[in-house]
Amino acid sequence: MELAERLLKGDRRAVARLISMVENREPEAFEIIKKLYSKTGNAYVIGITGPPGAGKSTLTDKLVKKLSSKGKKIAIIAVDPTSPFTGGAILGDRVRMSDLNTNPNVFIRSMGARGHLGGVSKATQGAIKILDIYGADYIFIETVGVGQSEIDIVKTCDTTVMVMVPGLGDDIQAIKAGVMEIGDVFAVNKADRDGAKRTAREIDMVLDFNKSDWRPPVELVVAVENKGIDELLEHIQKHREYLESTGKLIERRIRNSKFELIDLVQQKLMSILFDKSNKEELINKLSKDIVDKIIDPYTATERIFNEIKMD
Ligand SMILES: Nc1nc2c(ncn2[C@@H]2O[C@H](COP(=O)(O)OP(=O)(O)OP(=O)(O)O)[C@@H](O)[C@H]2O)c(=O)[nH]1
Repeated sequence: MELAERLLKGDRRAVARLISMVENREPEAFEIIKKLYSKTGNAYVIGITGPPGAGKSTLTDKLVKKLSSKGKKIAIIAVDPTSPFTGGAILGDRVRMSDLNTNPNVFIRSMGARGHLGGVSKATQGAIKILDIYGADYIFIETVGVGQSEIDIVKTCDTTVMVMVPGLGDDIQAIKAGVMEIGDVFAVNKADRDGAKRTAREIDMVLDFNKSDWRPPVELVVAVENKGIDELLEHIQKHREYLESTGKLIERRIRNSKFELIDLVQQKLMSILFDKSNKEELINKLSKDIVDKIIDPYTATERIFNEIKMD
């Protein structure tokens, strides 16, 4: 049976295969996505983000267990922008040990930073489409670390959950505004530890500056004890209802599509420059000419663009 057909039938091995093909930028995968694109749009994409060790995996595990017990079909993509590995390598024992792994309603996949130039987020966007066509009701994107690549990945999500931990409080003021702004729902995990309430209060104080009509809720959670999970799911559901009832979900998805489109065009331009017609030689020559003052960088840029236009 063809891959496309297998994907439509919900064959998980076809899903895994297609995601690998997207990571390797194999054209056949994109042909399949193009053909089946009209079947996307049903999955709700939830980003789980926060500093390393905050308990994102544990929390995702609990949230997913709850949702899958309600009969939902779920996919988890764990993205590690710092890892060159993919296909299960980075999650290692953590995922292998999770009993979600044997749950037929849950598909788990890890993705590393294969490729270059922000390859992570683009492969993730492809993977999301495949999982959407596959029929996932929810797709969880779990990212590691706080940085640009994490913010990029959040651009693929409908609702983003920021996971914090007690003790971080002192640093919250120092956390860049941009990072606080990406959270739609905040979880203070490890609330079994001292200082959780204080951390929650400090997050609240920062959020008071938020001018949007959605005020992100801050929930105390103890993921290892399954505490606060129902409440967190409720907040996510409320955020979804808010987005849907105000038309902001469409707005957000348009914004995300715009980021994706610009990324793809950029990628295409880069491939024109470096892959296909080998403009690298020209670039190397012009770089030397710039230093030798034979040409200035602005004219050199125009020269490169003119060459591309002629191709
Ligand atoms: N005390 C306490 N420990 C927790 C809680 N939730 C998770 N942990 C522990 O924190 C550690 C890190 O949890 P993970 O779920 O791996 O954290 P993570 O954010 O996914 O980690 P990275 O993927 O490395 O960023 C583990 O040892 C968990 O058992 C909690 O609610 N309370």
